[in-house]
Amino acid sequence: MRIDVQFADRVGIAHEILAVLARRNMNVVAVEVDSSDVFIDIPQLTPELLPSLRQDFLGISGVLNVVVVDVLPGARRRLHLDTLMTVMADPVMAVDAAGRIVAANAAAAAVTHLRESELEGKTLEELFGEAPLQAELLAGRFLAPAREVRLHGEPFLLEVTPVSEAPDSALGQTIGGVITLHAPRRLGGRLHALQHGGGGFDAIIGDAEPIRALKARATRVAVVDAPLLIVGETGTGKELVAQACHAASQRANAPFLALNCAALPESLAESELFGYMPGSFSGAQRGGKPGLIEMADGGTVFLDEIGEMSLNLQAKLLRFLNDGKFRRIGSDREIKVNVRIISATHRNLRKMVAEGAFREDLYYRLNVLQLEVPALRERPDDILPLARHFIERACAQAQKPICRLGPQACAALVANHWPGNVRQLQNVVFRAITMTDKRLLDETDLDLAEGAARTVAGIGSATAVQSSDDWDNSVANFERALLETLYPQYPSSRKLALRLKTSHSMIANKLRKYGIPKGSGN
Ligand SMILES: Nc1ncnc2c1ncn2[C@@H]1O[C@H](COP(=O)(O)OP(=O)(O)OP(=O)(O)O)[C@@H](O)[C@H]1O
Repeated sequence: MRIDVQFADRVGIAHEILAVLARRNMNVVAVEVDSSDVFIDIPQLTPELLPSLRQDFLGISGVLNVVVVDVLPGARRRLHLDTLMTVMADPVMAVDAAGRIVAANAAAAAVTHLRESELEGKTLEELFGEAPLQAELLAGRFLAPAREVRLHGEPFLLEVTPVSEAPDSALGQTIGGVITLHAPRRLGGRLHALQHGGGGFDAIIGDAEPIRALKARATRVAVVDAPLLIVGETGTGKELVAQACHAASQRANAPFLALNCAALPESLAESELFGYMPGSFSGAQRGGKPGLIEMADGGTVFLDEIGEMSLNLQAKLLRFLNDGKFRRIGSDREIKVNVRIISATHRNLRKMVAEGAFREDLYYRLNVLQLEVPALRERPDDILPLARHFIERACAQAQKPICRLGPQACAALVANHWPGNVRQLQNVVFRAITMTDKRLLDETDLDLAEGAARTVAGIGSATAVQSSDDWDNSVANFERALLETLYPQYPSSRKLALRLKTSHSMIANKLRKYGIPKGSGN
């Protein structure tokens, strides 16, 4: 039986409590003492013996109560910790100050091919076959950056957390460390889940015909396990389509990892993609690092803005696409993985091939399947549903009641040209929600002028004023250039009037005056 003898703190009281048991020749298998309790595990104690023992304890000055407990608190904590360790999917090991394993979970036993009891007492050097790792961790008192290690040929990211005598104090002595091993595959999967949530075709808002046709084609293309190239203007949702294709493929349970080829200089893009070995370049992590292609094994790597990839990296990617093999930077060893490449670009790759800026052989390798994402202006019916979707999200984020779009605002959104596509629409909405507390948004709340300012600046330089021009000629030149520039994007006098925030009849007169033909608006 296990009991809790509760007392008011007094010097020597715990000793007196235990002396009662000694006098009764009762064997004690565990004792835990804190400032107001002595918890005792007494196997011989039965319910019949308890009342007389309780009397003896209550006879000690300061003892307040004796209650039966199911388990001692320390043992309860150990049970919880053991269960926690067992259910953790990542291998975890606790080591002492000399780097010897003192505890390990079942996942650690599985990846080391040893029993938990066999792991205890082993050094990190014996486990990973790496003398520098052990020395480095001990020298740094278990404060070290994550690094890569291998167990039976499998790569893991090793993270270490120091265990201190006094965890809350900087002065506490380090008495060991906790080592966690992350399998790149699991790490990639979790990162993906964190960054992207679900990401199926339902996440692509839009019901206009061009987007319906895209979804229908994408659903078919998604399940064909071949490279896919997604083309379309910037901000049209190419990455969203790539995620949806991954989610609808047989690779859905493996990682989807993305690299923006335009965001990184060549050397960094290469190390992100292919990984590197220890010491392969200055600034590299000491233990080396697996690249996205390795981490995504079984899944998909999304190469955004592929048109910006350097010719050197294009050659390496082509080699990988040929046989699924690659080498990390600084390594002779070939690694084979099974990864689907989905790439995307807003550039005309055919033209780049003709100009020698993109490898033709790579173009054909990437472009086995192709999807084209329509520009937002090609599906004006989707503008308002998308705007309302972004309004809901922005209001929820800003913890505001949902706003509505007034008729003027709706008209302005539909008439806008959207060179930045859905991303621009999203930005316009977020900016409006942030800047106003109104419940009904009108046109002036939407900052649609940014694009206009750029266009007008362009027109200004294009119609550079001749020194001989008088006022009227200069104004007329400007008006003609402005209308000629905007008319193709707003192909009716009504749309153009909305865009320039003026009257329909004035625009119709000016178009007539400058002889700008109706056809030039299409
Ligand atoms: N149809 C859509 N439904 C909902 N959100 C969308 C849609 N299309 C795009 N978005 C959102 O617009 C933003 C831009 O989309 P995304 O990054 O996929 O575009 P992209 O074509 O890959 O752009 P870039 O070429 O600049 O990389 C994202 O926040 C995305 O969630």
